[in-house]
Amino acid sequence: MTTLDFFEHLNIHFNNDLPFVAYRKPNDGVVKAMLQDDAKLHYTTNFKASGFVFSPFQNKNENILFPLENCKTLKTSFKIEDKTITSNSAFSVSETSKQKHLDLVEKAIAEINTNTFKKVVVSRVEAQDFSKTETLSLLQKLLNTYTTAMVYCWYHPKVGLWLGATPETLLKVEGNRFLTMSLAGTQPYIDTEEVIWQAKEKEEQQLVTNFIVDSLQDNVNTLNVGQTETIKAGKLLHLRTKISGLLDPEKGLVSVIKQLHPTPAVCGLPKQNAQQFIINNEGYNREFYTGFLGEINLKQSKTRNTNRRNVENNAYATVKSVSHVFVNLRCLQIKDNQALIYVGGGITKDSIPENEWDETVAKSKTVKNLL
Ligand SMILES: C=C(O[C@@H]1C=C(C(=O)O)C=C[C@H]1O)C(=O)O
Repeated sequence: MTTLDFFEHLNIHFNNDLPFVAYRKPNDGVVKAMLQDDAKLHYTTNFKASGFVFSPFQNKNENILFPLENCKTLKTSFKIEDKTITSNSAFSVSETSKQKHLDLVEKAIAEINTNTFKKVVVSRVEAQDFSKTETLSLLQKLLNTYTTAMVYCWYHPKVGLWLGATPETLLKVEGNRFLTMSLAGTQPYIDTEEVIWQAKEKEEQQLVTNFIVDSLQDNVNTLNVGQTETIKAGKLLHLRTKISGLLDPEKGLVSVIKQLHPTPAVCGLPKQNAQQFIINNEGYNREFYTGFLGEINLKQSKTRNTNRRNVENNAYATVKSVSHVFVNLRCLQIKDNQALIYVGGGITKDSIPENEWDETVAKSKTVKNLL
């Protein structure tokens, strides 16, 4: 299907007020869409169905599913047109929202000093005028700009309209193999990825790695921890460690997702205390920000030998079940003619409130630059 036809179909579906998701996975040339044929709300609790899941930060049982069997699927190879980020103007930030965030960070540090938790991720939401009619054009801008991210636009008339370009995989599963990552620590990208990380960022990211290893150890068959590396996400750099291994087929996808989500990359450590602090103090509902989204249990067939004459080998074609879910970051919600932009950062005992504010400002530019 041509890209023009793809967006034409999407536009008609959107104008008919029906649920859909359009997305491109990191470094993929193909944009896909699932168009649900009616406005019903489907959920999954056991993650056994095939489709696209969209889950909130809280409320573990409200995982919205676009079931594959109720969807028309579309695909197009997307040609990137213009990768330059057009940084439009200096953004005005309200002094009150800055003070509110500084206070929140101070409070989080005070709580860390009483040992309620070691790390907490605090966030805020910023609003900017935005017309819903610009949605698909914003999706195209995100696709053009963030080729290494999971870029998506998700809509359900009963739930809302969200877009984003997230750098963070929560869990990828192919057959029995899984991959997850510890992603934390942030600094601006200024022409080079060869940077020095401070102890605060290293420690903050190590906490995430340790949490992932501890929570998966008894739930998977093998576990490998990769090297920690610097990765670029838009105009930001993060520390990332890949963690991979083999799932326990008895336990499957659901137990691993339940163990991981929400990781200390977006919530804190220990999880319950940090989550309670967030709910009591952030002063707004995160909804799907820092939740997760992506394909679950899609069938992928792979032939070992693509040589057509080798009929015998082709008999060994295998069908694998593939899932890839991402943490919902660098995202926005479109509601009442406004874009609500969600941003946060990890707080530890060594955090400096002013720097934490700057970090959220830098993160907000990922989507704000395109509005
Ligand atoms: C919470 C966000 O990002 C997370 C927090 C990070 C940090 O604290 O350094 C880095 C990457 C993400 O895991 C966000 O982008 O809103």
